[in-house]
Amino acid sequence: MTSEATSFRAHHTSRLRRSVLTVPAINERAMAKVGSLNCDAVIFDLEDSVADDRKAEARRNVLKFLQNSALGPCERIIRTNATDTPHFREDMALVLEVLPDAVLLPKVEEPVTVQDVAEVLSEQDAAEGLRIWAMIETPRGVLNAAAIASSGRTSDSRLDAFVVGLNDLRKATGIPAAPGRTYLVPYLMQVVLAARAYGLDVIDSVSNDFRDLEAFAEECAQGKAMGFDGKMLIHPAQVDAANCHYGPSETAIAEAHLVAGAFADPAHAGLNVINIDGRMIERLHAEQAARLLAKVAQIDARKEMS
Ligand SMILES: CC(C)(COP(=O)(O)OP(=O)(O)OC[C@H]1O[C@@H](n2cnc3c(N)ncnc32)[C@H](O)[C@@H]1OP(=O)(O)O)[C@@H](O)C(=O)NCCC(=O)NCCSC(=O)C[C@H](O)C(=O)O
Ligand SMILES: [Mg+2]
Repeated sequence: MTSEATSFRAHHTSRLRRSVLTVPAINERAMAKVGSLNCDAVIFDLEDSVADDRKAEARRNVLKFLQNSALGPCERIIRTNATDTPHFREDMALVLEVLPDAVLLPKVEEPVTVQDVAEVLSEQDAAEGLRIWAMIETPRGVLNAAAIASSGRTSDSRLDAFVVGLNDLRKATGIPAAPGRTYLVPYLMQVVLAARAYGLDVIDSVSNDFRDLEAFAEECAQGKAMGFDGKMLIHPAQVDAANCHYGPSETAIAEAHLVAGAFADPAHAGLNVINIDGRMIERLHAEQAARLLAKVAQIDARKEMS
């Protein structure tokens, strides 16, 4: 394996991104609330939740909010309008002024979109650590997900995460919203695989019905089983459930301790395969266990801070 490939894979899931809450940048009341919520990331949306004639107001709100509010360990992300819209230039000017943790590009369909934005960011020294997230939410975006993900190689590895947008994808494909997301699962899996191939995080789509927490829990469990790192959220009521479902379970934590402990045992030094209670455990499982325990440490540290 090349060192480049190793670093791409190692990069995956180094941040906690269980709960990624979006807030319309014209809703100052909701924006004022985000600091009190236990979400891992907040997206300040300048795109679809903001009417065309209120884009300037939305930008002013984000500027004021991010200049005056600390969000602790929570990642701050600005979702711009699409790069081919008349709003994008001013959206990017805002991004370069406030320097959030990441810029989220909607409706990405081609690698060049990410590369162009990466180039703009690389011209600004102050934007050195600023990451790019891409929404995959159109048929072409899904079909090109692997190519878009691989564009991270040629864009300073700024591309950090995919976020799936099922509202747009359902609109474009005609697939209706339905429990289980049966006909959307192949598309979702394609996006997860593309993200994994290039070491990106991948965030599941929003659930619109924010009052039905039972259905939401089922969708979180499904998303986690599909390999997503977290979920995009639209309402504070969804934060705790997302943190719970996308955080490691007690069973997974106990198993990780068991596996890590077994491989740390000097009796197993030099062995790549061992027997734990009648199961074959390989060293790769120890690597997975270490990653999970690192996440547990992050979650514990987060709890101590709040
Ligand atoms: C969906 C909502 C419009 C509902 O808002 P509201 O009617 O205010 O709900 P509640 O009365 O239940 O709210 C209770 C309190 O919580 C605050 N609130 C609500 N939503 C948020 C939020 N997202 N972040 C922070 N705080 C929030 C309310 O202000 C109330 O506070 P208080 O009065 O002080 O008690 C609304 O939830 C909403 O606008 N959600 C986000 C919508 C959004 O961002 N949409 C764009 C992104 S979705 C997307 O990207 C789809 C994707 O592109 C795709 O294609 O699928
Ligand atoms: Mg969308």
